[in-house]
Amino acid sequence: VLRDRRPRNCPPGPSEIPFIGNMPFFDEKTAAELRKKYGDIFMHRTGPYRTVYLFDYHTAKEVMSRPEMSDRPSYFATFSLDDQKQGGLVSSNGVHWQHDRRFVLRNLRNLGMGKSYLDEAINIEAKALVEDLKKYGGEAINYPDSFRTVALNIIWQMVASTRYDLDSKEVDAISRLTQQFRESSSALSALPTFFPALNRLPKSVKNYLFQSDLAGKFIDEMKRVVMEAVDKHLEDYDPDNLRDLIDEYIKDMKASEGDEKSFFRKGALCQIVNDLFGAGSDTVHSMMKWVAYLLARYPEYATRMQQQIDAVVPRDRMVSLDDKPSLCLVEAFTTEALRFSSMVVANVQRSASKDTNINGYFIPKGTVVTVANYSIHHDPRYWDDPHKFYPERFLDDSATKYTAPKQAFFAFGSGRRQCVGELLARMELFLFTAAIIQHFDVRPPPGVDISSKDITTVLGLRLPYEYKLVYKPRE
Ligand code: HEM
Repeated sequence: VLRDRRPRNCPPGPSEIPFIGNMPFFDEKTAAELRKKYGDIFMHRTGPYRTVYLFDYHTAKEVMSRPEMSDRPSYFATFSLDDQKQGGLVSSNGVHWQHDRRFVLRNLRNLGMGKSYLDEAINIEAKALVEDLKKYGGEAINYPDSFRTVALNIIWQMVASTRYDLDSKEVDAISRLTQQFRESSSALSALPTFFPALNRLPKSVKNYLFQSDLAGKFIDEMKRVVMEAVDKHLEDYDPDNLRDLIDEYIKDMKASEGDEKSFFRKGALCQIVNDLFGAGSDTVHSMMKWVAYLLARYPEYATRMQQQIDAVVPRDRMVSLDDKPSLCLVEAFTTEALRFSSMVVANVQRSASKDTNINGYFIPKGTVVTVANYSIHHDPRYWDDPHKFYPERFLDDSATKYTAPKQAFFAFGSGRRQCVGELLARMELFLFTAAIIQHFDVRPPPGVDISSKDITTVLGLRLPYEYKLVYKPRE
């Protein structure tokens, strides 16, 4: 009990019960209340993990750039597909993470991330999306599944040369499992991660209390999709015809065969592929829901963007990245959607790899650190009228040029762990948003007020409320 005591001079926070902590369940509402009481930095504890929350932009920016704050917490590797639990990007640390991150960044760039030739692949998906939305003939629908498939198709073509049809049964099955997993997840289902002793409970009790069977099913399905793609690539591998990121990895794996110290291993490859599949599709899919919701909620912006598009792009041609300079409002709209939604409510957690300090407070090695993205994105110290949806904040004075956020913008994180897919995500958001605006008027069904409930929070993601919307083809 003495050794478990909270070390001196840590950030303030509620008092702790030894071994248990003070917050078995933690959500954004609790974070806001604790902030009111303790200020811009506080600490809470769940089981063995103490977490420091940061609400001040300047502190957060500086902390996220530090080498000793570049690790992820150890519990992230629990579900890693790597048998050695060391490879991949999202959950790995140290030299393994550096190696795999470098590999992924180099290959995403070589495969077109940030380059105009990816325009064409994204526009094939954008056209498919337009055709899919036309099918509904102006009927009110939930956010369509095609939002997921088009996002998945971009990253999955780069990684595994696979493109799914918009009515693919396989994507539908993954979608349904993800949905079930999300809906059944609660603060309770995360408890065994923080209190591993709970894993010793009988299976039926775990399934009842923590929905462990649904999480297991979801992980098994993801594993099956990833392993199938990797095994198929290993079978068909042709060194004279490298198709995608998996082939590039196999090339390096073969070149280092016999070298026991090599980081190129099948287990690490599986985890990289799993990370890109998850982080690269679910995020863009969820942001497209926000885009549709915001277009319906603020039709005046949709109309102004349509005017911008119509002035430079004939209706029979899709918008391309070359049109970006003339479509500053579309770019400003997507950046404001990222800020306003703050879909990733709190930044993906980091962990201190050694004893350190923040603003004079002692931070012991292993402390989890997270940044309150939503709060910083809505803090009047950094943003005028922060709760207003106002894309113009990202335009210059003449309203003719996009200006990137200068501070307090963490939609893609910051520092050494910053999102590797930001450029790709921005390309997709711009082109998919433009395609919808160019071809449809998105509106709430007659008589429905979509401003009364605007969000649902699921597994740390802020998503727009599931309103049915009308995608009315433009004359
Ligand atoms: C709108 C879309 C997206 C959003 C809002 C988003 C957001 C984020 C955030 C907040 C982080 C944590 C950064 C940090 O710790 O500072 C992250 C990490 C990551 N993202 Fe994204 N992301 C998006 C799209 C993508 C795409 C398209 C890819 C695929 C290439 C991707 C791959 C990753 C990976 C692999 C990481 C882990 C990086 C690491 O730990 O080194 N993301 N993302």
